[in-house]
Amino acid sequence: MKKIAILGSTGSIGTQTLEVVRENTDIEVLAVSARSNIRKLEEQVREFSPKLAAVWDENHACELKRAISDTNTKVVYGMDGLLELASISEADMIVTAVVGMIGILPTIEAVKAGKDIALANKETLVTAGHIIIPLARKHKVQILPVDSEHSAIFQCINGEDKKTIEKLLITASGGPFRGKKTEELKNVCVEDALRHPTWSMGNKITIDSATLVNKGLEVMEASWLFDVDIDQIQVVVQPSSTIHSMVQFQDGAVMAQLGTPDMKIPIQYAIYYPNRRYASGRRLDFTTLTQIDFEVPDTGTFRGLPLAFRAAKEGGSMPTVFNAANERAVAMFLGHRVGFLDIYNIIEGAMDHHQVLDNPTVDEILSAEAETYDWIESRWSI
Ligand SMILES: NC(=O)C1=CN([C@@H]2O[C@H](COP(=O)(O)OP(=O)(O)OC[C@H]3O[C@@H](n4cnc5c(N)ncnc54)[C@H](OP(=O)(O)O)[C@@H]3O)[C@@H](O)[C@H]2O)C=CC1
Ligand SMILES: CC(=O)[C@@H](O)[C@H](O)COP(=O)(O)O
Ligand SMILES: [Mn+2]
Repeated sequence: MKKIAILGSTGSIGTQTLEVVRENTDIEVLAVSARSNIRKLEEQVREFSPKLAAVWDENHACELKRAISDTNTKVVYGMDGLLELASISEADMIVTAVVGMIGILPTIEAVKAGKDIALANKETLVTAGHIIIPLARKHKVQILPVDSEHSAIFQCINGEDKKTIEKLLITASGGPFRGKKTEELKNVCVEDALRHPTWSMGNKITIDSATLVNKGLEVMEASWLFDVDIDQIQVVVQPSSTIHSMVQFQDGAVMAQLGTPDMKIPIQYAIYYPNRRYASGRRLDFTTLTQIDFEVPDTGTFRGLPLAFRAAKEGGSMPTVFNAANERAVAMFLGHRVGFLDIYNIIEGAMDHHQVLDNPTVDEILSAEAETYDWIESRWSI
């Protein structure tokens, strides 16, 4: 029996994780959590009977307690609640499917408690990879990638000597605005930016795909997960998201992982690694798939990618500032408070303003996040 707890069970990754659970009879869900979607959390409690349900604030906790008072599920809230979920006894694995830096402390707690991590929450590794990766080694826990590109790379290097990796080739769909120039992006609206060409995902990551910030975050995530230099990572636009990523080895051989754009594949792979299981779902059809195209990313227009490379190279606390500024800028864009191109200006402004701190502690990471939010509020309060 696999025993899992899910941080962010009501979101895109969380609900697809539960679909994987439904297709397999040997996974037990010990805990679920959400920020505010109490209706969905109640449904999940009734279907999966977890020991624990965590929400973010006290009012939502009261609402959930009332709704599930006839069940045996304990309700907790706040960061303490997420930490209780992360270290819940009996769980073998925590699926980190929350969005944003809120995942840092629970992920660290889970690692310290010896839980394997099925990692979707890339923001945690981008900002605190230098803490989490050595900690995972110390506690002998596995960080198993869920992000589709990283799962693809993980599958490509299975059984290979890591020292023979020459280059990681991370594929990008290019997002809904691929091919457009800056002038054409000035007035794009939220609805256009949310129309991802290949994947159905939560709003924040969907906007990140449109700006190519997602790819930048994924470059940093890959660098931590696979212990490769940033300069050994290349982004390749592959518009149909058929190739999920590739690895080039020292002898020139390139391994690629292909499949339909279905996150249940990497989620299930992470849960059962190193084994593969049957999964229902559409297969690639090579009688209709007639071509696979590649493009070079347009980094002049989609500045999220070069800004991410800059953050990664400056290192220390700069990836935190890049990420925090992006989280706030995306929230402002989704709230119609700033335009699409302002996302780049906000990130760049915050990075220019920041004095890099080497090897930041968790407290310093969280301070850098708070300072970035304050700086944005003082410059961009509209
Ligand atoms: N969606 C995808 O296909 C992919 C996602 N990822 C990564 O996975 C992560 C999750 O993405 P996605 O599923 O799209 O995001 P969603 O926005 O769909 O889901 C986020 C989840 O986190 C919960 N949550 C948010 N804030 C808090 C909080 N403060 N306390 C407790 N729970 C909270 C949400 O609850 P509520 O529903 O109540 O708001 C929800 O369950 C992100 O880091 C993303 O980059 C990576 C690859 C693919
Ligand atoms: C499904 C997944 O892993 C996403 O991170 C996806 O990669 C987003 O697509 P883009 O390639 O458009 O960023
Ligand atoms: Mn991805």
